Amino acid sequence: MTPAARVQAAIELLDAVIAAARTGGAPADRLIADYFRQRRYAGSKDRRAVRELVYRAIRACGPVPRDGRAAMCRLALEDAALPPLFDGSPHGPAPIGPGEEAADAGLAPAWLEEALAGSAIAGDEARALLGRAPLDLRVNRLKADRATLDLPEPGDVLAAPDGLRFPAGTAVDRWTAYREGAVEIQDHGSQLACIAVGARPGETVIDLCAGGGGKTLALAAAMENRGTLVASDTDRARLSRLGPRAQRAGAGMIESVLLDPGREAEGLARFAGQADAVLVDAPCSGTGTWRRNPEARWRLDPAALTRFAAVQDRLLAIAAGLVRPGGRLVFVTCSLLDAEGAERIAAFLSERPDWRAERPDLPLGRERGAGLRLTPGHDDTDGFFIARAARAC
Ligand SMILES: C[S@@+](CC[C@H](N)C(=O)[O-])C[C@H]1O[C@@H](n2cnc3c(N)ncnc32)[C@H](O)[C@@H]1O
Repeated sequence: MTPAARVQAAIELLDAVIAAARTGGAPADRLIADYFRQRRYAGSKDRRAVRELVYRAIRACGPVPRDGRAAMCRLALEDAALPPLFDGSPHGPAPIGPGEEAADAGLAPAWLEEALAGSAIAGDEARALLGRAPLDLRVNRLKADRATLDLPEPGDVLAAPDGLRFPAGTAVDRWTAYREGAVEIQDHGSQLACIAVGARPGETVIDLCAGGGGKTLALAAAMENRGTLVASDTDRARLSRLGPRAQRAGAGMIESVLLDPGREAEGLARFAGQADAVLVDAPCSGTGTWRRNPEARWRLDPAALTRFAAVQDRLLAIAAGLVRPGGRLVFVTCSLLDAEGAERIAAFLSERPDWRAERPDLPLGRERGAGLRLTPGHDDTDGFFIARAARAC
């Protein structure tokens, strides 16, 4: 592909990304993979270059752009190498017209930028949300030890006891240690959220919103494969990914429970009042994960945020019913909005005098309300809110 053809391909892909953001369609990564599956003539360098252009353009635009061309024109205002590639060549984009409007720059749609500022995410903290995430690994204690594990590259040692950091794009999935389950890909913040659960061998622990089990596997390692560890979720497809991952990781203790939406407590009735710990890694807006999914900021609206908060309240109430007297609950969202963090745990505690907040003992993060917040700007992790509450004995 010529450089101009790469720009045109990126514009077409941006059109698809924008349409999907408006309609709740597939994420950008999937759209890019599908696009190239149908265009086998594109080599690996073309794919990398187009992908890079798409993501740079997404990051450059704040509000949802009118179309892919407007998004690329925005990037062209920031990168002098781009305007000459709008050259009208057979596979390239038409020249940029005089007065042609570029999409608006910015952090996010205005309402969302305001909501973040209201949650003390502005300036450098806000800009860091759109940086590039490194690649973090968690060494799986069930199979290896960080101090002695021999990897093709050394990696930087992280504050989480099993964490290692590598440059973005490191092909760890080709490493023997990865294939054999000695390491898992897991953001440092996510590893710290699991540590906040304080899961110990022999306990009964429920990962209420387990998804594909990223955090469940970390809990199994902390529990040394001993005790009861339940991974539940309402999404069959996500939960079904856990089985093979658990097998690879040697985490034989996990029991998966598919929940009926609206009847979650019934699905877990045998654990009512029994669990030592329940992790609520709740569905949320994902404002803390924009480094990986920058187009996620175009998928949100205020109504969606209100719905997330209501689901989080519901899940917290369900979790509370599972915890034994003296047990604990850990509430986690990958959001930096107080509406999905400090305000949720405050509402939970205000209605339950028999529960009290406990500050998670973590090496990173800053206090936010009754919990703790990790941010890309301060902690170089994905953004997380993490709160821990204990039930009276
Ligand atoms: C943030 S994701 C969890 C990610 C997962 N814990 C991990 O570490 O990979 C939130 C999950 O909550 C699940 N979920 C949504 N509504 C739920 C409900 N009512 N009960 C249980 N899980 C629910 C979603 O299907 C999704 O997998």
